[in-house]
Amino acid sequence: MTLRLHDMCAGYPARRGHRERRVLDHLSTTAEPGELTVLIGPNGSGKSTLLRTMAGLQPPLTGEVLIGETAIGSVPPTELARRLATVLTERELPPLLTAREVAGLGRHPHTGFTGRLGPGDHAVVSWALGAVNAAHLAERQMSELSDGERQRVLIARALAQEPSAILLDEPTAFLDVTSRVALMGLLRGLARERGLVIVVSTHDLELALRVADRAWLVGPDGILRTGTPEELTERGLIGDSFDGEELSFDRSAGVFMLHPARARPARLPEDPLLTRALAREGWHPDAPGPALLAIEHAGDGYEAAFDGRKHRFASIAELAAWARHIDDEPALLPAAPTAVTDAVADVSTVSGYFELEAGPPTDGWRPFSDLLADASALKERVDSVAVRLGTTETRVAASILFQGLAARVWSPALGALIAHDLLIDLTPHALYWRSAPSGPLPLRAHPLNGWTVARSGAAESGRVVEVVYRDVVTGLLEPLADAVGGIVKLAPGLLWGNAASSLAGTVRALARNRSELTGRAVALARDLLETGLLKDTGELAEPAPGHPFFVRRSCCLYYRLPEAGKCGDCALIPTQTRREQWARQTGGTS
Ligand SMILES: Nc1ncnc2c1ncn2[C@@H]1O[C@H](COP(=O)(O)OP(=O)(O)OP(=O)(O)O)[C@@H](O)[C@H]1O
Repeated sequence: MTLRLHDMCAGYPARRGHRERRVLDHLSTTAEPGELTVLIGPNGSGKSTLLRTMAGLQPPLTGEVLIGETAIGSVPPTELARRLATVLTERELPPLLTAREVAGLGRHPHTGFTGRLGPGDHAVVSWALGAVNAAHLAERQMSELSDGERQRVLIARALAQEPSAILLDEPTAFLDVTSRVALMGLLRGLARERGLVIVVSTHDLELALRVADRAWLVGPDGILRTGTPEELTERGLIGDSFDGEELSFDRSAGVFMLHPARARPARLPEDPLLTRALAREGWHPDAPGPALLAIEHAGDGYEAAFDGRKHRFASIAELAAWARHIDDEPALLPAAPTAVTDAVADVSTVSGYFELEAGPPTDGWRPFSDLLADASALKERVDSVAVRLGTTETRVAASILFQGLAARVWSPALGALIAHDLLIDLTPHALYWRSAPSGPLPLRAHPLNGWTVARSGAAESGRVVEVVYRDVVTGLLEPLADAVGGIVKLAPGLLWGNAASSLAGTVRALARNRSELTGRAVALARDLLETGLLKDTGELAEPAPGHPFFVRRSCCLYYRLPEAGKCGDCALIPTQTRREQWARQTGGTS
């Protein structure tokens, strides 16, 4: 048996001095048996008016409420009470009645003229009290019961009527969270197990949307919209009805959040608790603009990427406390994954040295950290360079290997930065290499993350230089220099001269292949050559615009290779010869 509204208007007829008040008009919908239907809507939208009309306590202004196929208005009161029970917002009950006596009131439609309960009625009352887990309260007076217990007894009274439909107006209003959840669960169970029509109004929106089979939503426009909670949520109707100045309904989390328009944008994993905690601190995934903060699950905790740094937190509480105080205008933003892949793919086309693959380390790929920690792996690389270059001198091969590896990490790092304002995250554990018979060492990054430089033209800023230096020199080349030092003794000046030479080589490759980037490349390289271990390694000269050259202070030992001559950056090339070389290469005069 259904409870159906047929083009119905709920409201108040004209009275003396008052015009007719049509609260909800043109209502046509059905509450089905076996389903819990929740009635939700802002204050004053007409929920109580609708429930009273559906209960036959006030007539519809127009249209009909049908129980089964019969209009409610044409069902005699006693008969109606056998079909439909109500639990309205009555807090005044005879205080001296016991719970059993109150539940017994529900039998009145079934008792005869005397109103006396027979054994069958007592059995139904006991069953009803049991169904709402209130059997143990049967002999207690109503005045002694908690709000939650009293609501259960009132529902027992409704059940004792043995109706097909129960209408409840805000039964959870005075209950604590646990009792509210328990009561809604109870109502859903009763609807399903006993095939009842149950319509319940509530202000507990989040809970209602979680437990209801169907929701009836009265909007501020006075229109009733119905559907599953998910349908209403997806169509944005919940937000339309309830969003306010401060709070708005978050569709994915199913909860109210501080307004995203006022929040700062963050990239978050699927994690409703985390999302909610960060919303409280003013971070929201739907806030407008590029994400300033990115968070990922990491083991049992969380990793937060903010302004070029990664931070680890063991709990949401620690993360939220930190997120409350961080800067509003970071120089570096966690890049969108596609931005990183696109930048790396583009830069990989400059030359083999700029290539960086994305993807997990499948067979044959080894972490870069192996070169730092596993002396035999590094020695093997040195030996293979020695064989390839035809030298028996380990220190020469080690020097050239170091320079080659430095060029391999500088090139994609600086290329992406200069061409796309994007700093790739390069760490020894997320960078992989694979041996190859010839050509630049194949490199792969996984996961491939990075940072976008927030303010345009800031690529050369101190902050950017600091982060590239930290990642490439401190993170990769310094430990590599230490590891090389464990195999063969080489002067630090030589190794850092090599690092600087390969940095300059990257700039020259960019100048050749992407001439429009030369200015930025030179400026960035000059800043880097003023930093830490790269200081005093040499000078980046630009004898003709767009033609950078490096003059290093130390020797890389290249000249010791059979028939090699001096390297182009060599400090030992006499000034005049160098000028002539440069002139030939720039097409100018010395
Ligand atoms: N007896 C009445 N006569 C005229 N108008 C009334 C009467 N009772 C309520 N109203 C009006 O009808 C509208 C709907 O009220 P109703 O109590 O049905 O809303 P509600 O959604 O249940 O509100 P709340 O969430 O605050 O309980 C309100 O504008 C209210 O002022």
